Amino acid sequence: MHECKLYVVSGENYHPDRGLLEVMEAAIRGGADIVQLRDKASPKRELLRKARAMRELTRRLGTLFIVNDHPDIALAAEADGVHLGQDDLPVASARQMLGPDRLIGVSTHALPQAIAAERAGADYIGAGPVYPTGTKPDRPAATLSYISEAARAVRIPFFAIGGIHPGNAEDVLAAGASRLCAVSAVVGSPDPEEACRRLRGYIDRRQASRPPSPSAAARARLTVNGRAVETPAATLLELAAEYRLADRRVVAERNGEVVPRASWPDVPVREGDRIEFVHFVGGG
Ligand SMILES: Cc1ncc(COP(=O)(O)OP(=O)(O)O)c(N)n1
Ligand SMILES: Cc1nc(C(=O)O)sc1CCOP(=O)(O)O
Ligand SMILES: [Mg+2]
Repeated sequence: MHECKLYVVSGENYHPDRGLLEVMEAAIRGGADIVQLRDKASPKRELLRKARAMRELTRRLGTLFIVNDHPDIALAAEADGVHLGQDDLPVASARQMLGPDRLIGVSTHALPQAIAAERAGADYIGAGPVYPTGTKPDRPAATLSYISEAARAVRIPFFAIGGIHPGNAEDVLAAGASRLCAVSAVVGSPDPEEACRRLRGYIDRRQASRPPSPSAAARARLTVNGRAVETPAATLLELAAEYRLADRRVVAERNGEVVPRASWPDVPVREGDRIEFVHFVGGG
């Protein structure tokens, strides 16, 4: 998740003559590294069919896949997670349904909502709408000021969203965003792959020109439960806290050896480590 920089959300009304998978595949080939199925019109069975097709596509292309609004569809389609708005299910309920490993994203329109989402255990947030947008016409713009506030105060990844296109992406990045999310500018473009390539280019150039922060320099690359991750955690306890497992009934293994819980604060996590968090199943 931390590595994801360009998030593309589907919107089939923007491409009536082309299929969902064709457009999303083009977006991924152009550089989208996380995609979302957002479909307000289809009945649930149809939604599940689309979600399964997008799961297959994203598995093949190695991209994260999120379902908008519906944790049950996310589970049934084996998606990587769900995205929830302020009027959707609360994070805690979705977490109960999805378990600790799936991603939960939350829409936020002002800083207090971002802080609340972070505290509730969201894995990432959407921050916007940065600009007024026809994709969500009733929602007033949160403006670039919110992006600057989020950049200062939010620790989990945040994606700027709302009215973003190649013509204003640099302004959004200059305001402090390092991740962008778009619907119409990509899926409504005659060339979604090129639209993503341009957005991705701005993101990557901005990232290359930023001095590496001390915390970024200190991040270690590990494998956690089989997934390659980057983490600022220095100890096993900090890593467990990052995964919200510090207070859970789990066993931790580091490079194949069980680490007693009492030692977690003292055991360092280092570049290349393989960490497994194993959940207890059942009572006892
Ligand atoms: C990445 C991302 N950010 C925001 C939203 C909007 O979610 P929500 O406010 O629930 O509105 P709907 O998309 O459900 O209409 C999103 N979907 N994705
Ligand atoms: C779905 C959505 N959520 C938003 C939010 O701010 O929560 S803005 C938005 C629409 C984004 O579409 P486009 O890239 O076409 O402007
Ligand atoms: Mg929603």
